[in-house]
Amino acid sequence: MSEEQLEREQEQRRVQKLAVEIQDRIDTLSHHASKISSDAHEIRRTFWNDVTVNVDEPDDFEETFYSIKQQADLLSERERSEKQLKKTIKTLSRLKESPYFGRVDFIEDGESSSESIYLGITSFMDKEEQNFLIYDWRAPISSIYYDYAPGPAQYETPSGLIKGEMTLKRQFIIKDGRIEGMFDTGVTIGDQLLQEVLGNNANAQMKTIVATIQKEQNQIIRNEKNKYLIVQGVAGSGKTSAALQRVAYLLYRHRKTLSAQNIVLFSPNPLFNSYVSTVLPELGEENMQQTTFIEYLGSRIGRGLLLEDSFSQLEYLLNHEDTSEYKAREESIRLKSSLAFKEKLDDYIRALGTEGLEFKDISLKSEVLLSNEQMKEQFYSYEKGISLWHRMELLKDWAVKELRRRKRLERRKDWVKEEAQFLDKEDFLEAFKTLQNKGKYNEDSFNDFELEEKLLSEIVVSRYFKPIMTKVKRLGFVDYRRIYENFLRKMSDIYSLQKIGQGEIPYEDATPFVYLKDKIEGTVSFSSIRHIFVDEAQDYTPFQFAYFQELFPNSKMTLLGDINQGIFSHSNGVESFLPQAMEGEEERIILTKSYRSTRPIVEFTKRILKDGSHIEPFNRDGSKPTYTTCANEDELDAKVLELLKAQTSHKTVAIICRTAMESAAVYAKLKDHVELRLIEKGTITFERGLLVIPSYLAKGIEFDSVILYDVSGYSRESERRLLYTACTRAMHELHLFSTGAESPLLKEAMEYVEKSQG
Ligand SMILES: Nc1ncnc2c1ncn2[C@@H]1O[C@H](COP(=O)(O)OP(=O)(O)OP(=O)(O)O)[C@@H](O)[C@H]1O
Repeated sequence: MSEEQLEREQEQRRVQKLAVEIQDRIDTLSHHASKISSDAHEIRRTFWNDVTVNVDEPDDFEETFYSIKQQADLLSERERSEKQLKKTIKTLSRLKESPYFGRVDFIEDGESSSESIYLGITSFMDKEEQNFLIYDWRAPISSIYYDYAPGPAQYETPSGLIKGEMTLKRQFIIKDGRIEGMFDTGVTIGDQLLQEVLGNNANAQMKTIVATIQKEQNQIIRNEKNKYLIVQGVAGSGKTSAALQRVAYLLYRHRKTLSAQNIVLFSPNPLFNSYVSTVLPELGEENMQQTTFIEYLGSRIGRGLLLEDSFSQLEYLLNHEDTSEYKAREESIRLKSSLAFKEKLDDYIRALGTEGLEFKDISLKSEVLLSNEQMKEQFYSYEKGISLWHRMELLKDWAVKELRRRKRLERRKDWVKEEAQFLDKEDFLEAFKTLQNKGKYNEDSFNDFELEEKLLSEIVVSRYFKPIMTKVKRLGFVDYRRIYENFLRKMSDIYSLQKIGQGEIPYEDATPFVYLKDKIEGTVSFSSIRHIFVDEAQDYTPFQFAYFQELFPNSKMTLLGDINQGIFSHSNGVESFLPQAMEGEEERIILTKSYRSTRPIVEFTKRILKDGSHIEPFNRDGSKPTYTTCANEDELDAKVLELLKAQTSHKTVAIICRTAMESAAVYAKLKDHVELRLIEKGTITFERGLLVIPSYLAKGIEFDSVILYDVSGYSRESERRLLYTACTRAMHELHLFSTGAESPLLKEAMEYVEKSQG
């Protein structure tokens, strides 16, 4: 038996021995869990028996309250432990199947023997709790596995730097308790294993990469020093992957103080949320909060205005070039993304301290109770030194008082008496009970008739005033829309004024509008959030980043993006990625190696860009992208169908179209011939199979094979990045189809395709 085989046998024996120990631990914990579960069940069953309920006297009431609380606390403590145990058991079961993926042997300086460190998704100790049989991949020592090849190595610990020598670095593929692959690594870290991993088919869900994290990715994952971590990484360089493993890392390192609730990921679209949702649970961690910025904007804008989303904005830019307003709008989008624009808005907000606020008249049945003018007068009567939002609070209190006074007066009016006659009996009884409970009416002090009349008027008036009061308390009387329109008027912004006039707010106005609203109301801030992650950061404007900083004042930020995938028109420079305000506190990491696509695909895609020479493919073989020229659309459809039917070895195949409009048309033409799914901006789950998707929704996602429907449609310079983004979604195969002339954007890249005629 060769030495290698011998080693492998030894390793296999270790895996088996470990599986037994893990199973023992699972059994013990399961036993414990079922005991807790039956305890909890028993508490639930006898909950009310063990509670002393007595509410006659205040003291008794207190006793009852504490008795209930005690039982409830006991129950929730049991439920928590049970949940925690079940989670641990689940992780251990996964560990049993595949206990680790790596091993390093390390001799610390000054020591005589080496220690073997086995790395897995969680740590596991021997029965005596003396030795780590598996180290968590996030433990300090584990970082040498990612950072070094055999030779001198070092790692940071809370108590200082540890130096030494790595004498062995081994990688494993272990499935169902069997070692399927074992590689000793030299200088190129994880090449063989990475080859294996990347060669697999795409899933509907993203995978974890803990076994093969690359050195520069590890820097992203473990960065703790900077407030802002900014990653510029080429398509497929592992930005999203690094971000997710970073979340897992942070949750592990700060488990006492940080929970998944304190972390927010801003995703490009809801589909992406579903795509990445399994990574953290696979690592035994809870998912962070996920949202899209548009979702947040929508919740702040409210129902009064219809919010255009970023995708519709892009559809506009892709489809309306011939219209007269196009240039003006494009310019306005650019302007509104800038910090200079924010300064203008800030000046305007400052000026609102002296004049310019607008309020909506507060009316009751077409009678104005408080007019815009009255409210303005009241507002501007307050001391000018008091902040806008503080004065707004004062105004609100004043308005509430005024309205209460009006309400009392209103009760005596004739219309109230008239309406009172039409009240339901139930309404009356209900209101009577409430008022009585509140102790407002003492039967002795009124005769029956007086009491009834007063009560009925109160009911009628309350019905009218309740919604008014609720609105006032939410500052619903501030006319944000008019205040913002006045600002747009100063800027002579005709397009946005017209849209807002029609009840729609263009995407470029949404952040400024919400920002203005926040400043008037008092900035909303999410102070419990400690980390925010912004994926596809190139699609956010400097204005939006500045806004993020105000929204999340206690948060570190990880921004991940690729300037070359900036497919919204404002993202045309590095400054959109790095607002000035962040300078000095940030670390910038640049990733140039692309792991997603095969080498021939990367050789092609990098040449779509004007300056893609820095993009480096991971060395994985595959066939050249194909480029098929068809005489017309019918022929193109036939060719695409033929290709789709031949793609049986792939799990996910996407036809990527330029716009949503084109996607819908292609879907309609092909759906009766093959099983297809159309992805639209509202789609929230991503499944395997054949799908049609607009280019900008495919952002961040990958497919085994990608078909670009008609590349002759991409002709403008502004579409170069869109085309690049679409092509870089392909992992193993890329096919381009065209009906017309060759796109000028592909001029440099055509050398790297296999051409054919339809
Ligand atoms: N270290 C790694 N080990 C294994 N796979 C990796 C590694 N890094 C990246 N990958 C794989 O490469 C692909 C691209 O990764 P990911 O989606 O994180 O890149 P990205 O930079 O966010 O891409 P894009 O900007 O194009 O959306 C994924 O399939 C991911 O699993």
